[in-house]
Amino acid sequence: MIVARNIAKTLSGRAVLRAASVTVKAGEVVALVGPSGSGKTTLLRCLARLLEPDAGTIELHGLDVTHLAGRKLYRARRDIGLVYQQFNLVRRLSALDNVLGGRLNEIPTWRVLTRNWPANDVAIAQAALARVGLATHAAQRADRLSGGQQQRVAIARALAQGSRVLLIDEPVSSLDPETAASILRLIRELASERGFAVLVTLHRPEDVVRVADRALRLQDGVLRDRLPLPAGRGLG
Ligand SMILES: Nc1ncnc2c1ncn2[C@@H]1O[C@H](COP(=O)(O)OP(=O)(O)OP(=O)(O)O)[C@@H](O)[C@H]1O
Repeated sequence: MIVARNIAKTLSGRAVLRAASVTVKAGEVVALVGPSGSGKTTLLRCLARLLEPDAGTIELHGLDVTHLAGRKLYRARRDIGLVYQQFNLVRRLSALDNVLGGRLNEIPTWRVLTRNWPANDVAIAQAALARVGLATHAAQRADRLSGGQQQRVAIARALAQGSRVLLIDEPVSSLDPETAASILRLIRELASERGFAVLVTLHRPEDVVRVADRALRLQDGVLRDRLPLPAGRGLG
């Protein structure tokens, strides 16, 4: 579970976040919506502690991580899987090697440099690929995968990392509607079956309805509840 209170962040003199507060519980999918440039990515980067908030607090599973540094920060970050726009894969590496990237913190440097991966980590990465439906694509280069498959690899990397909080930035904006629906279904299933807390930025209202338990709108640097989602939202 992740709890952020009154996060503030000014970038280039502009107060992008003023007092953004959000709680995402285990098993819950919260959609983050808002106009382009409203600060959605900035908020995700602050929550992942990749960007230092100017004010506010961030709690991860009850631990205040706002001011952690060094080894403690490094450990806390492992619990947060940040899935970026454009998937952030290493294009010339295989799907499996990209997923193993999520295990880098666990693997000695010499093994990484020689790509002599420990069998246990390979098994974890293969299981993650299988879970996202890509068991037969492990050896394929990332840049030869479709957009939807690349998105699945990026999610598998977060699974292999062992993260229990997933921050997912625009997972479907560049995908066709059918592929987008299948990615959203995967995200929903992972939250329900593994108890991940998921905060996901989305643009299309139909995507929000399909995947989210609730939605928050970021505007003028603060988050507001959006209207309740229609009852009986489908996952199809
Ligand atoms: N590193 C940076 N330095 C200065 N300004 C930045 C930086 N990163 C983002 N910004 C600005 O902060 C604002 C919020 O950007 P952000 O990417 O968080 O918005 P967003 O809601 O994710 O937008 P989109 O929906 O278009 O992806 C924008 O005005 C952007 O230009």
